[in-house]
Amino acid sequence: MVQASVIGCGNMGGALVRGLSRTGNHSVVAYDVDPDALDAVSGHCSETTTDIAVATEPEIVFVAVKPDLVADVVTELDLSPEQTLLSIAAGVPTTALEARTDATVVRLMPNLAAESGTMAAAVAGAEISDDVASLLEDLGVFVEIDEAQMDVATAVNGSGPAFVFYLLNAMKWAGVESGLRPEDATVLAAQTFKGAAETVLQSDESIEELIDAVCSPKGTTIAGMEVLRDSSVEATIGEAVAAAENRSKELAPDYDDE
Ligand SMILES: NC(=O)C1=CN([C@@H]2O[C@H](COP(=O)(O)OP(=O)(O)OC[C@H]3O[C@@H](n4cnc5c(N)ncnc54)[C@H](OP(=O)(O)O)[C@@H]3O)[C@@H](O)[C@H]2O)C=CC1
Ligand SMILES: O=C(O)[C@@H]1CCC=N1
Repeated sequence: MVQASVIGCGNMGGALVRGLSRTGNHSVVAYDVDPDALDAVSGHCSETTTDIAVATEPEIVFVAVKPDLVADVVTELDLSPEQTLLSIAAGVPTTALEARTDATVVRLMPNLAAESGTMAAAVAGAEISDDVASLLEDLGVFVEIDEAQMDVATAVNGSGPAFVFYLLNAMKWAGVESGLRPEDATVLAAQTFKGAAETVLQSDESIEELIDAVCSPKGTTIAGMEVLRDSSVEATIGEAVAAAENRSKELAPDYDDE
């Protein structure tokens, strides 16, 4: 059992708390300055606390506050070199946090699916210990990348769920417009995204080959794919990823002189 804490239990920190506690494999302490945020996770962790000394006891400390607060929060934490600090703040470089703590610093870009154990995460910074790997594997899947790639990873897998929700919603409402009940359209669209994602992860075929496999000759899918290929959807998705990546880069300059 790994001892961990989460400092900042809002949308993402709360998902981490619930995801880490889900398996029962770990002891998780939740800390926040907002009592409502702590209430929301109180049934999903070993302990909630408003005492920062308690939150900094575990060997692994996740800091899940907003990027503009993370440097000040980390400065206030009394952590030792034996501890690992995982920062999930978009745009905030590892070096800025290493200058403010004695703990080993790992930069993590998780996503909201941590709550259900299906997170896609990118990590950079210090080498990943077995205990950190054990926590991340219970939350989902992680890849180790160069820190220079963190801004684009933030766009693809950190912001990515919002982009996918948007596309899924468009598919759902197209179904509703043509007569499906909203609850049925939600299930059909969501399960289709889930199944398509699982197929990509499990298949040896390329995504283009998988598209071809759905396209029966002279069938329905070809008719729809022609519309997509003639549209600017692919370029627009690229622009959305680039905008999120650029925003992540914009968050960094405050720390450039560290
Ligand atoms: N949302 C997401 O899907 C993802 C977010 N992230 C990163 O996660 C971080 C948090 O984002 P998000 O969860 O969306 O933000 P939220 O605002 O939902 O959560 C932040 C929480 O931290 C609390 N907080 C503020 N100050 C402190 C403090 N000094 N000590 C402890 N807790 C504090 C906030 O309380 P209060 O509301 O009272 O200020 C709030 O409950 C950001 O750095 C973001 O870049 C990364 C990946 C995905
Ligand atoms: O929107 C944000 O800034 C955070 C980081 C990635 C996802 N949410």
